[in-house]
Amino acid sequence: MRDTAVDHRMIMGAPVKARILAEVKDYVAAAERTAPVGRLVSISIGDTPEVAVYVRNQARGANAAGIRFDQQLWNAEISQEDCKARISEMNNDPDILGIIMQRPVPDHIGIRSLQSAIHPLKDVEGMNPASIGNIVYSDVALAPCTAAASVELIKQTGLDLKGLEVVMIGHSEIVGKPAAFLLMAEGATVTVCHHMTRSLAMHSRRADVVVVAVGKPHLIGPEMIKPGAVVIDIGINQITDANGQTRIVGDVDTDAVLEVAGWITPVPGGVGPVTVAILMRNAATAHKRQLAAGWIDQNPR
Ligand SMILES: NC(=O)C1=CN([C@@H]2O[C@H](COP(=O)(O)OP(=O)(O)OC[C@H]3O[C@@H](n4cnc5c(N)ncnc54)[C@H](OP(=O)(O)O)[C@@H]3O)[C@@H](O)[C@H]2O)C=CC1
Ligand SMILES: Nc1nc(=O)c2c([nH]1)NC[C@@H]1CN(c3ccc(C(=O)N[C@@H](CCC(=O)O)C(=O)O)cc3)C=[N+]21
Repeated sequence: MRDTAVDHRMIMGAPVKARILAEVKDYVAAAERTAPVGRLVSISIGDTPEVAVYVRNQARGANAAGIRFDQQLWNAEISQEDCKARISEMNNDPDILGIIMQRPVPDHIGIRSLQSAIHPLKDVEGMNPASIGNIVYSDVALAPCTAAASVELIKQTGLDLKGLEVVMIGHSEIVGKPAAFLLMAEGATVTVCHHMTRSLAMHSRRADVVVVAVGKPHLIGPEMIKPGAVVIDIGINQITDANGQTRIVGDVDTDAVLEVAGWITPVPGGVGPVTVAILMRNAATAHKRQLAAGWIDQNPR
């Protein structure tokens, strides 16, 4: 069995998460002296077990950062109009710092229009089209959390992203596409692959850094990785192993790729925890922007 605690090829999420949360905690403590920091509201529509796991982790992250966290579970039958009306009220509520719309939502709900209904200054997940648009202009302070977490973990290796060949596998709106833009903003040369890419291995083998967000266990094997490369595994897949036990694995065959790669992120314990920490950093950024916009009364004591 591999010992992740002492393997320097493993980029562990926990210390990165701890560093970011400590920075946010300091910011919140200092900010509270002059301007109130509102609460984060997490909205889950319908009860989905996978959602409950990361909402719990977000709640813990908020607690560690000193930010209040309000978990709301809306009925699965709620109408689109009611959702929009509630979000609109939240946009106007000065005690609400940021709004998190958890995915997935029931089929009758249009997630994009709800995402657009969240005011850009309260969009702590960076998912509003306006926030995504800012990334195109290299204004990356409020970026989607998972995409930002993968960049943070690459930086953790000490490598300079300028001029590196990065292959992004997966191009979803929530992860792959924004990650590609963040990587470009860092000066990397980015190739984006998806299900129609002819030879994934041909691309991935050239890369100094491979970032994977697909949702297929063991998609990436050792033959697809250049020796010494960085491998960032965003995938979260629940599998039943040979002993009949369910567990979480990423998109990378971690044990095999570890023998080739220079660095690799584990699943669990890699990108997931850092995603939560970035959400809190985004909350601090939102607070700064709301202050700058004159939304929050300054009350120096
Ligand atoms: N750790 C974290 O914080 C987070 C983890 N995740 C995890 O990351 C994974 C991806 O999530 P998400 O981006 O939302 O998923 P989506 O299903 O939205 O996107 C998957 C992407 O993978 C591409 N793809 C599918 N098959 C292949 C293939 N064989 N080769 C190359 N590309 C392929 C798809 O391309 P196409 O559209 O062309 O079919 C699509 O762009 C999931 O496992 C999810 O659970 C997601 C969010 C946060
Ligand atoms: N609007 C929205 N925002 C999200 O942030 C969002 C989403 N929708 N939909 C799905 C993905 C998935 N996601 C995770 C975040 C943290 C962990 C996490 O902390 N994982 C830990 C352990 C999890 C556990 O306790 O088992 C780890 O990987 O080590 C996992 C998954 C956020 N997502």
